[in-house]
Amino acid sequence: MTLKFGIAQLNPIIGDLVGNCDRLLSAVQKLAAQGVQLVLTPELSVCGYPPRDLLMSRQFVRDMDLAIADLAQKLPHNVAVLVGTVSINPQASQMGGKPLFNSAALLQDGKVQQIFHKRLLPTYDVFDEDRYFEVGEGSQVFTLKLSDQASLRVGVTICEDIWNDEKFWGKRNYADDPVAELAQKEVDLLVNLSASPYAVGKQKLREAMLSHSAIVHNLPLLYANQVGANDDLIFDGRSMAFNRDGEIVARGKGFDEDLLVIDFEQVGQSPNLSSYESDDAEIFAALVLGVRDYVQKCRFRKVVIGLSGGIDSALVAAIATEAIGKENVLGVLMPSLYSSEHSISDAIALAQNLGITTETIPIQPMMSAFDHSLAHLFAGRASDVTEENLQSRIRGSLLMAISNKFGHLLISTGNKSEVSVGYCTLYGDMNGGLAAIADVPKTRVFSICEWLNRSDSPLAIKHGVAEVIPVNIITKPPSAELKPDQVDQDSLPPYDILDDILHKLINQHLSAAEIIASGHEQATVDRVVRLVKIAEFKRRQAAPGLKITDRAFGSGWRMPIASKVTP
Ligand SMILES: Nc1ncnc2c1ncn2[C@@H]1O[C@H](COP(=O)(O)OP(=O)(O)OC[C@H]2O[C@@H]([n+]3cccc(C(=O)O)c3)[C@H](O)[C@@H]2O)[C@@H](O)[C@H]1O
Ligand SMILES: Nc1ncnc2c1ncn2[C@@H]1O[C@H](COP(=O)(O)OP(=O)(O)OP(=O)(O)O)[C@@H](O)[C@H]1O
Ligand SMILES: NC(=O)CC[C@H](N)C(=O)O
Repeated sequence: MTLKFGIAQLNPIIGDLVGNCDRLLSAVQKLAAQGVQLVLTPELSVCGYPPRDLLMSRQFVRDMDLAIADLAQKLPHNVAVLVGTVSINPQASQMGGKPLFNSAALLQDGKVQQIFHKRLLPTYDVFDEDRYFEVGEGSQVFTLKLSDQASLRVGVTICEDIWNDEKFWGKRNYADDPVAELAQKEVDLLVNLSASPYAVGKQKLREAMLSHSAIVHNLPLLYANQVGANDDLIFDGRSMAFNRDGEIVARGKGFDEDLLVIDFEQVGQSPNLSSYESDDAEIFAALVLGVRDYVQKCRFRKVVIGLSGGIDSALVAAIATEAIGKENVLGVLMPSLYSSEHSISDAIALAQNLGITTETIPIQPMMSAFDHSLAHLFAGRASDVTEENLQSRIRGSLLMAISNKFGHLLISTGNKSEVSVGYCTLYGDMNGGLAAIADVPKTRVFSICEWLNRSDSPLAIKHGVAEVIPVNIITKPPSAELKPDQVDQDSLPPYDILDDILHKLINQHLSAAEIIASGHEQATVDRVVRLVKIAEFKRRQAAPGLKITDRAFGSGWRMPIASKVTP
């Protein structure tokens, strides 16, 4: 008898219990029709991950119970399904204990048969599970009856439960090892319901780590990961199945929903390749999903972007076009006295390549009106960053006016390098509802655009142009064009140096002294560290930014604003 397992890699909408359960039902029906006997879904698949403080509402928790009871009744009776949900901790009281468990419910024969609790609760970076959940205990095993003679013992783990492998961290992250304990209970199969957010390079780590678990415990392993973006977090899917030798026998799509049917007996299966040709290609796919889901889940249809003829807004326009279609992207050109000829022609050429609509609104009349109104107050004072910022704020106001009038979402274009050092204007170019490339360093902005221009990139093929991003946009020196002959490099270190310092400071948590010891000039490092520190107030007011690295500004970055840290 062949035994088939299914993984429903779905894109939930946070809090949409009815809609999510409908999608789970339809996925299970399709998998059951292919002879699958056990279906695995991602962590918290009923409410979507992360539900954050929605979990503080008792009604929400009661509604989840009702939703899974209803789902259990509607599911085909010949299949067992593990869904991710929460359950109440009966021991919790005002004296202590968290009110909920992060759980998996086994649905079979019309009802909830068994509940399993997550034991390792991630509380670092973007994760805050200790805020809501109690550490789980109790049996993590169930028996799946296959026939009158045969059954299978299945060990259930939830996401972080499987991220405690000494080989990968150099030490154990937690004293408990739910996977090792399950292996000792003589299970036949390990399953993991997961909601693991994307970061560049993370999939390689997941594959190596899960493969190692399968080998060490000599057990096949099924891993179901959530897909889809929720606010700043992008979930890449790429669910997997490993045999007991640690070989991948099935792999779900990256950045898209997928239904996987896994048959461990069937030899010679060639799993989907969900790896990308390069980090640039992978990050682009992640950002496309991030923008699409934010737009759609917030019920927008169209977006508006300020098109400067520079590389940041060019990349954001390309991402948005791929995400929601050229007919839904409006580019607005707002030239000033300081705008170069090429900034306008480059912006127009980009829009033509992408096929998006543009509008042009010169801002000189508004700059003059501001100058005139402020002339008396500012008399005797030299023109400075105040006037530079006014240009940015005029553009920001116009873009928000368009957003208000037509209901378009304004996407802001700041990259990680400038957001890090505060090279952006509050209430100006920082305006917007979503910061699409806020976690993308400038050097990566360049490499993604160079990749987009390759003849085999998806955009080059789709738009039928040799270079989607006009080459002048890539080769000209970056400039804010807020005063005559201004270039970014007047104010900032060269981007390759800046980005290396920022990576060491932000992603690797190195001190200024350690960064200097790695070969950077002391004056430059001290300046960058200081700029990052004093720009905290801006980031706190910024739009949510899509996370693509292991440390992004946003929910995983919790720095004080009013503080003193040397240098
Ligand atoms: N701790 C704190 N908490 C709250 N508010 C604080 C604050 N520290 C300063 N502030 C306030 O913030 C103001 C300064 O911030 P802000 O007005 O944004 O302006 P600011 O940071 O002084 O200047 C913006 C810089 O970004 C550059 N820029 C602008 C636009 C685009 C680009 C680009 O290439 O992408 C670059 C521009 O050339 C300039 O160097 C101060 O006047 C003060 O009121
Ligand atoms: N002339 C302009 N027309 C339309 N939008 C503009 C113009 N200048 C700036 N913007 C908007 O403000 C953002 C910040 O622009 P700026 O040119 O100052 O910095 P940048 O970081 O070099 O960005 P870019 O590479 O897109 O030019 C731009 O990405 C764009 O959205
Ligand atoms: N939801 C979770 O438990 C996720 C934690 C895990 N370490 C991950 O990033 O994949």
